[in-house]
Amino acid sequence: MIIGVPTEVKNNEFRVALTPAGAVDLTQRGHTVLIQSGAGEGSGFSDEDYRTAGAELVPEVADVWSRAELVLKVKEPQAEEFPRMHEGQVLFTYLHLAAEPECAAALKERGVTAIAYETVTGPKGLPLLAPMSEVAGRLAPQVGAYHLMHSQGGSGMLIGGVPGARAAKVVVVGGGKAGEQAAIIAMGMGADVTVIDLNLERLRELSAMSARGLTTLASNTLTIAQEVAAADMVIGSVLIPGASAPKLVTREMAAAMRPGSVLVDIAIDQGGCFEGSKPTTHAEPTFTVGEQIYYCVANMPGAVPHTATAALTNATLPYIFKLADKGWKAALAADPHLAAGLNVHAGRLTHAPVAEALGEEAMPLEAALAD
Ligand SMILES: NC(=O)C1=CN([C@@H]2O[C@H](COP(=O)(O)OP(=O)(O)OC[C@H]3O[C@@H](n4cnc5c(N)ncnc54)[C@H](O)[C@@H]3O)[C@@H](O)[C@H]2O)C=CC1
Ligand SMILES: CC(=O)C(=O)O
Ligand SMILES: [Mg+2]
Repeated sequence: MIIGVPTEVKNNEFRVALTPAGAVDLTQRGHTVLIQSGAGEGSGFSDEDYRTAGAELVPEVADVWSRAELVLKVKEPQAEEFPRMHEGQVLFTYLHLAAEPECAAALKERGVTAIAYETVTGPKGLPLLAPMSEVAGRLAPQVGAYHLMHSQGGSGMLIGGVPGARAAKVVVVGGGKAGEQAAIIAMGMGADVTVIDLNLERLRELSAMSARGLTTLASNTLTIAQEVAAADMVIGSVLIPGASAPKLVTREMAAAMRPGSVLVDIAIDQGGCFEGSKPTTHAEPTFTVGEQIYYCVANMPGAVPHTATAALTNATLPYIFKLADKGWKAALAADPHLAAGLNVHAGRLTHAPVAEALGEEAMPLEAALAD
């Protein structure tokens, strides 16, 4: 199969969808790997690294897209990429279509078969979302602490406090992969941390894992309002896979926080779980609503590509082998977890929660596989 890897074009996105190590394995399996010249540079991989790995370096982005049967990306196609997609092409990438209606429309219109990393399932959790949730979760207290500084317009709280002056209170709403990692780092920085989740079993796991120092609370509107009002930093990391994120932190709740408090909405790629959230970029990551600072970057791991590219491709490569070796239909028919990744085929949405979020009816998987 001809597999193409274009350079990412989203604002400040320096990850790449395949490492030279992955290119070695794919070429050894008999596949042709096209890498756009320079695609790996932001992650520390030179063109020479890919050439040595057996890949073909392609100077023109148009050639990568026109020749590839399977396109590997990191982020959802951007508007400038829409016309490059062609009928019958298979795309494997993060899509987050519930929050990207224009991208969904383009994928349908161009007749692309699109498989989303974030809806591929596993025996435990979401195996292709988890590594980036770990990265974004670990980054969240770091960026939040930065924006709490007075020089950044923040309240001037040092996250860990000092002896005799209190530490910041950090509230994490949604204690899954991202939330767990955010809590661990925030505790490590000396904050007073609370995690709120609907799933009591999950709260038991977090409580056992942290031994002491972490407060866990069951999610309900009153608890969220009380905790947010007392917080210096709120980190939003809830997820209902495929669906738009529920707006758990209202404007009114956030307005009760001290001026200069920070809200980091990791769940922004699913539309955000704070009422005031709107997607931002690394170039301009924050905005204010009233007196509070919102950080809503939809590709947080793009800021740490050395770590994030390795973590992402470690997870995606086994699935790339399946798609490339068997073809998408046979690969999905053989693996229901991979099949859960199918979001678009033949001009239709194929994932029920994504289709519901976009007000459409999903094409059943069986129909897509029989097409
Ligand atoms: N902005 C970015 O750059 C990135 C964003 N993400 C996003 O972060 C979000 C979280 O991802 P994961 O941690 O992997 O998901 P996850 O599925 O591991 O965790 C989500 C948690 O939310 C909880 N939850 C659901 N409804 C809730 C409610 N009403 N109240 C409290 N908790 C509730 C669930 O019980 C679960 O524990 C996703 O939207 C994901 O796409 C992930 C990576 C990068
Ligand atoms: C999960 C995702 O969308 C990202 O890592 O950018
Ligand atoms: Mg996006």
